[in-house]
Amino acid sequence: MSGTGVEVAGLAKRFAGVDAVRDATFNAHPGRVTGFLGPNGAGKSTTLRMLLGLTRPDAGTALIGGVPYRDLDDPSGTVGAVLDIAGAHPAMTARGHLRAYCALGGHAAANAERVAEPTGISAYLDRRVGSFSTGMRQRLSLATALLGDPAVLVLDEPSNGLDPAGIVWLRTFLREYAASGRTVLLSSHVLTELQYGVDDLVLIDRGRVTWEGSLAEFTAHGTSLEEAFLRFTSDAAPRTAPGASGAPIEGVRA
Ligand SMILES: Nc1ncnc2c1ncn2[C@@H]1O[C@H](COP(=O)(O)OP(=O)(O)OP(=O)(O)O)[C@@H](O)[C@H]1O
Repeated sequence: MSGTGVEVAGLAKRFAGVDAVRDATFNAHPGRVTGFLGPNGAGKSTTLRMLLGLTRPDAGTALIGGVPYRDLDDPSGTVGAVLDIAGAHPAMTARGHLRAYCALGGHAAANAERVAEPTGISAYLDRRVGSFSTGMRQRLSLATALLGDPAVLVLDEPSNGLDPAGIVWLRTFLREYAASGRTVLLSSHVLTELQYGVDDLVLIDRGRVTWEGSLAEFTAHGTSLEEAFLRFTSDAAPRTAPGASGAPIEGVRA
């Protein structure tokens, strides 16, 4: 498939006594929204941080367009990421914040206004970030990630702080972004957030990827997303697909 995708293979990370990620293998494809779903503490953030070169893996590879993040020629033009929403200085205006990131990433200053429009913050560009609600900060974080018009978007729990209308807006935005041939990978521990918004699903539980495939396959044969999710994340769970032909991972224990 053409385009810039994400390939994670055999990825592992152990923190003092905790196997945060164990032999994680999955792909996120261009033109598709991939949901990275797992309970709290499953290893989602650690995996995304390794993908973005922020945490060093103990083993395995995490590639963007076939290369590790650190080897990308144009990092912010290749991948945009929202890992948390704490980044912007409260005394800065949104425009000032975005322009500073344009300068850092080597992008035209006018990109600040270009990304404000689709993220719904044009009317707030001259307000100080300190006065922003959590939802507005979330939108500003997404706008910052879009400055380089990246081929890949990586979002860690992007719906945090968004109201229901904001969640619907984000879902639509990400679908359109992927429809233009880009790769969207977003994590969540909230099932319902991903129920309507993703094409593909990667399940992670206690550091292990327990299922990978299309959402349609996952919920095939009348199985609800909730039922299938519980089957792949509970102790008593059998490790077979819920009547699906996706990619159940053999030998996985919850
Ligand atoms: N820097 C760290 N030092 C020690 N342990 C860590 C560190 N980062 C993560 N962990 C541990 O690794 C495991 C996975 O954490 P991670 O944040 O990746 O999970 P998550 O799936 O993103 O969880 P959540 O949905 O709660 O954000 C947890 O047990 C966590 O406590």
